[in-house]
Amino acid sequence: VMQAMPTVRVTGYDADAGVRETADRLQICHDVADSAGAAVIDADLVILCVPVGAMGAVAAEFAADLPADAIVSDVGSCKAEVARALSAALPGATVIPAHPVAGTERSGPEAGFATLFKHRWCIVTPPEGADAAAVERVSEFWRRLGAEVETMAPEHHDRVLAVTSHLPHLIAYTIVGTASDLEEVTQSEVIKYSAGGFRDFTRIAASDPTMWRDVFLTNREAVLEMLQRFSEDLSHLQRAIRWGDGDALFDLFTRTRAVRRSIVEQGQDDDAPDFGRTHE
Ligand SMILES: NC(=O)C1=CN([C@@H]2O[C@H](COP(=O)(O)OP(=O)(O)OC[C@H]3O[C@@H](n4cnc5c(N)ncnc54)[C@H](O)[C@@H]3O)[C@@H](O)[C@H]2O)C=CC1
Ligand SMILES: O=C(O)C(=O)Cc1ccc(O)cc1
Repeated sequence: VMQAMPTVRVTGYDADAGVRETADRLQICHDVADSAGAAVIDADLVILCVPVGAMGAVAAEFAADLPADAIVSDVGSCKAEVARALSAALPGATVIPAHPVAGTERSGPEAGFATLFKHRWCIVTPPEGADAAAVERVSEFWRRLGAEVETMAPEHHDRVLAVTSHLPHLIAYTIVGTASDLEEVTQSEVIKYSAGGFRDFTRIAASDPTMWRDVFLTNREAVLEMLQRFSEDLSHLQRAIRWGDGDALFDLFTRTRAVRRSIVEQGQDDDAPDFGRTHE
């Protein structure tokens, strides 16, 4: 933010004193406040960057100090429930939730980098009847960081991200857990022979436990719905393997290869140096 918007004064706050110290040392912000209230006292825009399960409590902590004309936004990975928690904690405030769809398996202040949001999507999910000027200010904030902005209803966001992000993380957590529980395959064999497939899953499964616990508990309904569909499809594949139905396997794998190709054509190839971008 300090690089992209040099005239903006940035104040940060984190409940963890160690994180505040690191943020100060890395000069991520101009000032590091020592309470949530002190951090928002002169703010035009407040962006909450805490696990989704903590959003409501953090908002309640600074509610009394929030300027009447400030805009409150966040970066949470799921939106409908976060929007409810923020509005409940901040009655009368202008709340415009958002989700920059960009990140890595790493967390903490040292995991950030200036180009993180460049050519990535940021999904803004304004509540019904939201102030258009406020939506535009939040959108413009993300555009200045290099993101492309899309607006979406929060419930739709949560269903889309359940299948594109949350379920893949759940699958990665499962398979890495399954492999590490095997009695006849040693831990060192799992590491030694982790060819492409498993290795990619271990990166995702190294993501922050608090963050992802909160995502699954908060986006519960959409995740359970996608998980239901996923397990039906998995059973279908299981049956194809059991009955030697090669055509069923071949047809699915042909269809999925086409999905990958269309992602790569759009410049969203994860393996390309500029991975996951909205376009080249
Ligand atoms: N890591 C990623 O790739 C992405 C994360 N997100 C979302 O961003 C949010 C933050 O995630 P990260 O920055 O990755 O996590 P992080 O772990 O780097 O930062 C979260 C911070 O919140 C602080 N915190 C927790 N409870 C607090 C409280 N009550 N008051 C003040 N501070 C508190 C923690 O001390 C921690 O420093 C989450 O909601 C996550 O879903 C969104 C897009 C990508
Ligand atoms: O590390 C990865 O591959 C990610 O998927 C990062 C990520 C995690 C959570 C989000 O809400 C958005 C992006």
